[in-house]
Amino acid sequence: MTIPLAPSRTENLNVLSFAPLVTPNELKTLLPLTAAAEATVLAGRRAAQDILHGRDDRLLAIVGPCSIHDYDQAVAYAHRLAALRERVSDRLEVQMRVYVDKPRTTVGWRGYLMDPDMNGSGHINKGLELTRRLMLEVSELGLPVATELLDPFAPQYFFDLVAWSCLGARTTESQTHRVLSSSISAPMGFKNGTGGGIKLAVDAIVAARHGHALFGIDGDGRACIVNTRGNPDGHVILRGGRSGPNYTPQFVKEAADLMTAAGLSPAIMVDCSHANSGSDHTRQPLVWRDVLHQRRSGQKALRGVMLESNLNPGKQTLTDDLSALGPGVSVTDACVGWDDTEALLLEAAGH
Ligand SMILES: O=C[C@H](O)[C@H](O)COP(=O)(O)O
Ligand SMILES: C=C(OP(=O)(O)O)C(=O)O
Repeated sequence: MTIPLAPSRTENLNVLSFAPLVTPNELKTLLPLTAAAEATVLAGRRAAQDILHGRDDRLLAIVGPCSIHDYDQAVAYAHRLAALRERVSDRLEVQMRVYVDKPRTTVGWRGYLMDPDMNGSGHINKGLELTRRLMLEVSELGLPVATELLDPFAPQYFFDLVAWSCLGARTTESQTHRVLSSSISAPMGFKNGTGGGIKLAVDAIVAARHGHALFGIDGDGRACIVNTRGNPDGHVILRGGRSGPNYTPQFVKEAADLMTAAGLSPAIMVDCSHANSGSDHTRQPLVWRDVLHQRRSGQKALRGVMLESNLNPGKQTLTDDLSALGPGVSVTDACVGWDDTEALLLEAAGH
C-alpha cells in the first residue's frame, strides 16, 4: 500500500512513493518487553557503565556478526555466546553484536532492518518486527544486545532492548547522530572516523553529553520535538583509519590524552576488525591479544574490545541467488569463526 503523492513542481521530485510505517507502540504491543529481557538489558547497561567508569575492572567485550542476515543462524549464535558468556563472566562482560542497520561506503545491502529479504525490496516493517523479535529472544537468553545506532527513528522501536550502542565511523561526525546519541539510554561508543581522526570521536562524546532538541517521533509515530538529557556514558572506539591500524599503545595514549583534555575520564574500546585488521579476519586475534597485553602492562584506559565473529569464518558475496549462501558466514565484513571466538574469549578470561 502506498500513499499518493500530491502533485508538485518543487517537492518530492525524487520520491517514488510513501508507505505507512508501523508505529513503535503497535510494534511493542505485538512484541512487548518481557521481565526476563528487561532484567538482561538493565544488568547489561549497568555492567557496561561500571566498566566504562572504572568501577569494575573486567573487560567489556562486544562480540558477534558484522551483520545479522538470518534469524535462525543469529539465534544459534546467541545460544553459543550466552553459554560462553557465563564461562568467562568473572573477567569479561560479553554482549552480542546484533547489528541490523548497516552504514555503507557507497551502496550495498543495508541490513536486516532495512531489507530483511535481502533483495532490495526494503520491507522495513518486516525488518522492524524481526529485529525486535530477535533482540527479545537474545535478551531472554540473558545475553545483552549491542547495536549500532544509525536510523534516527530506530530508538523508539527497539532501543528498550539495547544494552550498549555506538555510532560508526561514517556517522560519528554527523550532528544528527550526535544529538540523537544524547537521547539514548544505553552507554554509547563513538568510533574514530574512516580517515583515522580520533578527535572527532571525542568531540562526539562531548556533544552527546549535552541535552539537545531534535526532530523525532513518539511512541504513536507522531512527529515531535525530542528534548534530551544527554548521555553520560560516551567512550571512544579505535577502529583504525585510512593510514592503518590504531590499536597500538601510542594511539591508545593519544585517545586517552584527547579525552582528558576535553575534561572526560578516558574510556577506550578497541575494535579488532575494520581498519585495525585491514578487514582480514585472520588478523583480528593479533589485535585482541595486543589489547590484552596493553591492559596487563597497565593501560587502564582500555576498557573494551570488539570482535566481529560468526558461526563460520570469513565472508561471502551476496548475489541474487540467496539459496547459494553458506550458513553462518558473514555477508558483510569477514568475521572470525566460532572456534577462534571461543578460544579468544577463554584466553582473555585466563582459562
Ligand atoms: O561493517 C561493515 C562495513 O565495514 C561497513 O558497513 C562499510 O561497508 P562497505 O564499505 O562494504 O560499504
Ligand atoms: C560498520 C562498522 O564499523 P565502522 O563504522 O568502524 O566501519 C561495524 O562495526 O559494523
